Amino acid sequence: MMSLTLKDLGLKSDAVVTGLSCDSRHVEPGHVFAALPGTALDGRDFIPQAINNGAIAILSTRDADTHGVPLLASDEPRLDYARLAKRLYPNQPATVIAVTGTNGKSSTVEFLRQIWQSAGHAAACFGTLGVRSPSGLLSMSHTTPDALALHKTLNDLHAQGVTHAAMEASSHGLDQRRMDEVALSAAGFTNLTQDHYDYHETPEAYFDAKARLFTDLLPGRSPVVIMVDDQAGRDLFATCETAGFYGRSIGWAGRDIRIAEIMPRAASQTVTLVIDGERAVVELPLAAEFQALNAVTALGLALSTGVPKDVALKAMEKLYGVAGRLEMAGRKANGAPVFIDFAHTEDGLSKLLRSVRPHVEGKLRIVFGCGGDRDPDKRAKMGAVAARHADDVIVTDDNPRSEVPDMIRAAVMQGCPDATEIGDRRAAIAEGIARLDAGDCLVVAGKGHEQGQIVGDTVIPFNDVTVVQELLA
Ligand SMILES: CC(=O)N[C@H]1[C@@H](OP(=O)(O)OP(=O)(O)OC[C@H]2O[C@@H](n3ccc(=O)[nH]c3=O)[C@H](O)[C@@H]2O)O[C@H](CO)[C@@H](O)[C@@H]1O[C@H](C)C(=O)N[C@@H](C)C(=O)N[C@H](CCC(=O)O)C(=O)O
Ligand SMILES: Nc1ncnc2c1ncn2[C@@H]1O[C@H](COP(=O)(O)OP(=O)(O)OP(=O)(O)O)[C@@H](O)[C@H]1O
Ligand SMILES: N[C@H](CCC[C@H](N)C(=O)O)C(=O)O
Ligand SMILES: [Mg+2]
Repeated sequence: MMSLTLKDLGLKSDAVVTGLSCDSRHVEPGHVFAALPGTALDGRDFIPQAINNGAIAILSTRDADTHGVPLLASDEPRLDYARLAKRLYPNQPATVIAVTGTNGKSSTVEFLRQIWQSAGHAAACFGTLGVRSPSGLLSMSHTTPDALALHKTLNDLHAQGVTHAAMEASSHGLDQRRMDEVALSAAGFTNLTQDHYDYHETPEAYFDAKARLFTDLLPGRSPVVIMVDDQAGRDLFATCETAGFYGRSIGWAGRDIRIAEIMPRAASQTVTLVIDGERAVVELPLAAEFQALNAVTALGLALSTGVPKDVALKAMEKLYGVAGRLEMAGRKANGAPVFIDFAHTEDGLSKLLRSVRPHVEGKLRIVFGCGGDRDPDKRAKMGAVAARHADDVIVTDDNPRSEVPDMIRAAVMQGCPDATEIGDRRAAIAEGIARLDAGDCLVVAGKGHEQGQIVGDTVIPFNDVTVVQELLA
């Protein structure tokens, strides 16, 4: 951490700043406490507690009552919190890119990390699964960490010698200005479908939060890579071209990287691309069209950050997927496979089931649920998509958090009234496996890599892959 005094921050004191926190419970002697108005609570109410814990200055709105402790007055406390985090942890890898979109961010940043690595760069990626760098995997609490954790992470990666980092930009993170002070070299967009309407309230506000990455955070004339197969992507691409970014339009409808054909194989696919007018055929060692889309987004970002085309294409033929994304957990004695996936939106579930369907001779079965304290409007829609694309649906629990699980399941069941309802997730998976005949396939969706079931404030250890393997043993 850089050493700073309050004088460096414009206050009349030589006191040394020992750290920064936006949570009074984490304040230690010598910290600056950022008292931020939040979505549920107001950080300004915790100023006395922060002072008790040793805060020597408060960063907050001009009207905050700081009980005599020096105030760093701000019109935009979240932005100034990010700025102070950056001052304390000023270094970052030379190339940092961000990927946003409803689905596919985690897979895209991981694929890009692998391509960079094949090109000889010291590369890292971070997001929902944690931070993956040459020194291993570290877990993280958010998809886009809060500004302090973010700048600490970037500073650590720089100290490790990482030169290239790819990060996930969530709509919450963008809206809460968590990444406003990151110096970005490029940005990518995967797709936009329904999620998080509980937080953003309207589809337009959700789009605007995602678009901030391009319109507010990315320096002018930077490269952008945008999947233009949906309307949001086309709108964003037009905005970026008008703003003078160096845009690559990609996807089935892409101009710069066009997907000409995808031929699914048993556990891989042959992807024919037209890159700047030239054909290229890639044997992608991953199943599911959505993974091909994510790999193509990673390809666009690799080219935009200087990886030669032949090196990037060769690297695509060795890509391996993120844990919990169409991961084969095992097979029943009769040969029927069980896959784990992280689909937690209507579009994700639809793409998942449609990708798996051609590989199933018998019945396609699914076990899934919806998270509590998350967009309630997606529940029945996910139920309906499951009923439409699967032959057999079991509705179960997925992180009920503060909600009553029966109510969440009831909302899902409105979309799939013929489904079986089994709240206990292990029992639901066991029933799904029991129903598997030879030629069938079971998909357990929604939790992917997650290691726990969040009930109230408690995290009960639970991992779909482990549970499936225990039940199959
Ligand atoms: C809705 C949301 O995003 N909330 C995040 C936000 O909290 P907030 O500002 O709403 O906090 P609040 O509870 O209203 O409290 C206001 C302030 O008082 C402070 N406080 C509170 C209590 C106390 O005793 N003392 C204290 O100082 C809090 O630290 C906060 O600064 O800022 C906090 C600090 O950075 C985050 O931890 C918190 O994430 C919550 C836990 C969360 O669940 N977030 C999820 C929805 C999220 O961010 N998800 C995205 C996307 C997921 C995806 O689709 O991939 C992500 O990037 O992970
Ligand atoms: N390009 C895509 N289009 C639609 N669905 C996708 C796509 N990529 C992945 N999915 C589906 O969404 C699930 C989550 O994928 P991934 O974890 O990469 O998304 P994410 O954007 O990182 O999600 P989160 O918002 O939770 O961080 C996958 O398991 C799959 O079912
Ligand atoms: N990052 C997403 C993942 C949701 C996964 C699902 N298991 C749930 O809890 O809803 C979110 O926090 O909305
Ligand atoms: Mg993610």
